[in-house]
Amino acid sequence: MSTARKPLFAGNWKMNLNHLEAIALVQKLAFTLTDKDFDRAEVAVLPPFTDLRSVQTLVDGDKLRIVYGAQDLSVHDAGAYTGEVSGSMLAKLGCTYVLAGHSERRQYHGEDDQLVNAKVQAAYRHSLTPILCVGEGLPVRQAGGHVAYTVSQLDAALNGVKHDQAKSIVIAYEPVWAIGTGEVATPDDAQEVCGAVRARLAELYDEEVAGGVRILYGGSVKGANIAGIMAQPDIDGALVGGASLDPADFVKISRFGEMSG
Ligand SMILES: O=C(CO)COP(=O)(O)O
Repeated sequence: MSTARKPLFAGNWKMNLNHLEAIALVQKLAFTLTDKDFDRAEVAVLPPFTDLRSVQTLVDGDKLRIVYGAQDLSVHDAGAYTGEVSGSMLAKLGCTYVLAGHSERRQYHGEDDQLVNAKVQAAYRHSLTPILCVGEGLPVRQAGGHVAYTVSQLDAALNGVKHDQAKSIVIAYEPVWAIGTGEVATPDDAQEVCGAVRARLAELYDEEVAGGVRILYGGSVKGANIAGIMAQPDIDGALVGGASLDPADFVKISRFGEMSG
């Protein structure tokens, strides 16, 4: 972590929690997190689409400092696309962030690099900040191709993304073999790839972009292992799945593993 970049802890709830459960979880987070916590780090939740209006009402009504976003968006802006949700709808609901290219979308919904690139572009069209997810599966890691694979996903997703847009992107390095498995990458493993991602951003853009972009690690992050991850120079936070459904553990993660704020 560098002091120049504000850490971001984002909870990807995946397909969990209805809107009533969403309200309860956000209330618990808001009750525990203090202004000091929010001064030190940005805390975001990424609920299912059906929860977003409830989260918006709560955040606006109680002037909470928690921000929120969605887990996916359509590449289309409006029209006859049954089942899709557009970036403009998400922006209207006050979303700050939207995930693009999560490995579960790539794996179960056939999203390829070209589609992920189109989703990144769609996010920018509606002033949403993309959290671009990249990361290799186990066979690639075992063959030692993890850096090249992840960097190639990055290159593809950033195709046509301009300097001013790239400045605000968030990258999440999530090795697929570490997601939901309890198998967390070692801090050194995570740093190796996150460092390579930052170096690539410098090549694709410049030092301003590379030095300003936040790179998160994701994959079995918990309160008990976040401190070692945050000690790495090129890791600026975490994209958290399972542990983000446990308010006490997500608060601990947002405090870099410390119990109190
Ligand atoms: O996929 C993830 C976050 O997007 C990681 O999930 P887990 O934290 O449950 O491993």
